[in-house]
Amino acid sequence: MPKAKMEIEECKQKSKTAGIEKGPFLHTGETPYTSAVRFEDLNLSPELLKGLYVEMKFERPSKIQSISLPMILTPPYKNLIAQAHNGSGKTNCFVLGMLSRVDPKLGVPQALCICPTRELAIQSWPLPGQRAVERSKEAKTRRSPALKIQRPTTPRSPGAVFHAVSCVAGLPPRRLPRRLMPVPTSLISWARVKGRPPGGTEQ
Ligand SMILES: Nc1ncnc2c1ncn2[C@@H]1O[C@H](COP(=O)(O)OP(=O)(O)OP(=O)(O)O)[C@@H](O)[C@H]1O
Repeated sequence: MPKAKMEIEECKQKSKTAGIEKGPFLHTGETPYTSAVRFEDLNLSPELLKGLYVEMKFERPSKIQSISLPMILTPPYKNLIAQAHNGSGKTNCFVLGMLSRVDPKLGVPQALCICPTRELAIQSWPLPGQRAVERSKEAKTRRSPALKIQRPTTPRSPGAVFHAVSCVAGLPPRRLPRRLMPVPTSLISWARVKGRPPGGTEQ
């Protein structure tokens, strides 16, 4: 039996013994950057799978992705703090979580990505940006609303965050979903549906 399969079997066995069918034991692999799990095992939409394999050219999830994505993508949804090595794919975890919960049919902001530094906001931007372009292309052919990811911006106060989001949504702040609470931060970027893809031109 190939090593990866043996590892999965071993983990499943451990999970059963621990009374956990899915979860912490699903991640195996030799380094923090690899795992024996496939993206197909993580309950992702076909659209996101295509983005991962075709656009991003990822072959399989990293360990932190294989551990956190089942928790992020499976209801009941809970808050999650995840910690892993530098460059082990944490950004992809929350971006996939965000995009998998966005409904392109709703013309309102549905996800906020709050970064503690300007550098991190800029670094986090290309990943959802590529997905947005991808979804915009598909939306055009299907005549459905496109996903728009707003470029990182810099509101100076919690009130300014609320104001900025309400401008994008075209809604007064009191009508914004409760989940969009203002948070003191120096940088924020958000995803919204409807409109043009990043760069301002239709693809
Ligand atoms: N499953 C994967 N397979 C291959 N490459 C991946 C995978 N996930 C992420 N990457 C790539 O690995 C690099 C580091 O990923 P990412 O920035 O998400 O890591 P991070 O843990 O958030 O980093 P940091 O600790 O610096 O914040 C990026 O170039 C990303 O595209």
